[in-house]
Amino acid sequence: MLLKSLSLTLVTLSVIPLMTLLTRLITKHTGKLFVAQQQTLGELNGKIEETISGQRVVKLFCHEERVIAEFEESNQKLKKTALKAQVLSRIMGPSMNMLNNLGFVLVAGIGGLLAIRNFGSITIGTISIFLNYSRQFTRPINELANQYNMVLSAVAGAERVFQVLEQAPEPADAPDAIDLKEIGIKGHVEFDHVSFTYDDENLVLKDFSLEAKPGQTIALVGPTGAGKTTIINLLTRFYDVKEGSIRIDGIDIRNIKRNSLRSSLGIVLQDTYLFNTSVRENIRYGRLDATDEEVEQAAKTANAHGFIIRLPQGYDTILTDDGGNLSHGQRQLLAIARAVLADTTILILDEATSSVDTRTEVYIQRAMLNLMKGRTSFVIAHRLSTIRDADLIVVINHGQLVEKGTHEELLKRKGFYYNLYQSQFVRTK
Ligand SMILES: Nc1ncnc2c1ncn2[C@@H]1O[C@H](COP(=O)(O)OP(=O)(O)OP(=O)(O)O)[C@@H](O)[C@H]1O
Repeated sequence: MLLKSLSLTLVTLSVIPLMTLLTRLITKHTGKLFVAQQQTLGELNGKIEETISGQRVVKLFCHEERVIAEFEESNQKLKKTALKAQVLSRIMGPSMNMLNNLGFVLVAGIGGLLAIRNFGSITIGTISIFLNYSRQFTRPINELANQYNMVLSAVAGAERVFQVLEQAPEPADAPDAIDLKEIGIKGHVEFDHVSFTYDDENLVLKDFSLEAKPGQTIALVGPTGAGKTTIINLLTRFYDVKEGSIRIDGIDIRNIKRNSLRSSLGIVLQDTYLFNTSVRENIRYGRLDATDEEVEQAAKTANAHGFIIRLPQGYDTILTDDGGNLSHGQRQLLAIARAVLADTTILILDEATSSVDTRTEVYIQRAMLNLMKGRTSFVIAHRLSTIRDADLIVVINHGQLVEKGTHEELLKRKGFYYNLYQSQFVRTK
């Protein structure tokens, strides 16, 4: 090129800085817009998911119109951002073509002038060669610029995926962590001067100590936000203590394999998750290798057998929509049956008798008593009657243990528990 004509070489190359500048200018904006588009799309999807799962609440509070308006708003926001991103990114192709054509015009125009003025030094053939060079040269740049836009759009999507993937997983177990299944446990649980904070600022548990001897039932009582669920979260190691330690049979739970710790804990939560499969398989979830007889035995122990055999297909009845075809009490009985089948040494019963009628509560209480026999149990119950017979009642307020003792001892003391008990706003979870 240079040997043929220095001036035409410079003219051919002159559009490249312009192309680079234009690419940078456009992609600077499209990059941001693609990220914003992904964020808005995420927000919209989150809203849809939330509205569908909470549709009953929406209907009960007659908030349909507000929800539709919010959806419309998010949708418009996405449309606006997406439109901006797409329009700007689509400008790239035509703008590059325009610069290409400008390059041709410059080569042809300046080449023509040079040919007329210095007749003989530049021929029509040379101009035609440079036009060809110009096309060959700018086409790949043009392509690259367009591809760069697509890459930016893909990167914006990938960034969102990596945000999820990069969330720290639970730390791995120490290589010498103990497997409780191998050694077997008695169920002696100790909280030793435990302190904990979720946000490194506010202490949710302060110097909390508690001992549960094997087979004992410990009731956790206290007003809302006192820290009862946090105690369970620490025992299950969804979080680790900040200070102090929790020990099972003398072993710090941080030195126990997480899976073996969790499979030693039977948990009955207020909100039981039921799978879209048969009643039998839902109970079997407590221990996957249990036989049909063992499943039925567990259901009998949990007082669930009676209602199960009255279902259209008995144990083979398929549960719909997270157990939507069962009552709240029936769902809890299935959760208890699961825990019976899991046959763990330590039990955690969280608000297991709330939101059911008194008759069902009696059923559930009997089932719970059957389940708790011989196991170390932590009960966070909604009604004091559930925990009256507990070996130890632990009263927590603002993350601190304020009182402990049996029901009678605590009533005699006429302290915090007594007041809770007297109050009609008693809240034992
Ligand atoms: N994931 C969390 N992140 C930050 N703070 C939390 C979290 N979970 C609970 N908290 C705070 O910790 C405190 C104790 O909450 P916790 O759920 O243990 O109380 P609780 O006694 O179980 O209450 P309730 O009876 O209402 O369930 C509360 O102030 C709560 O706001």
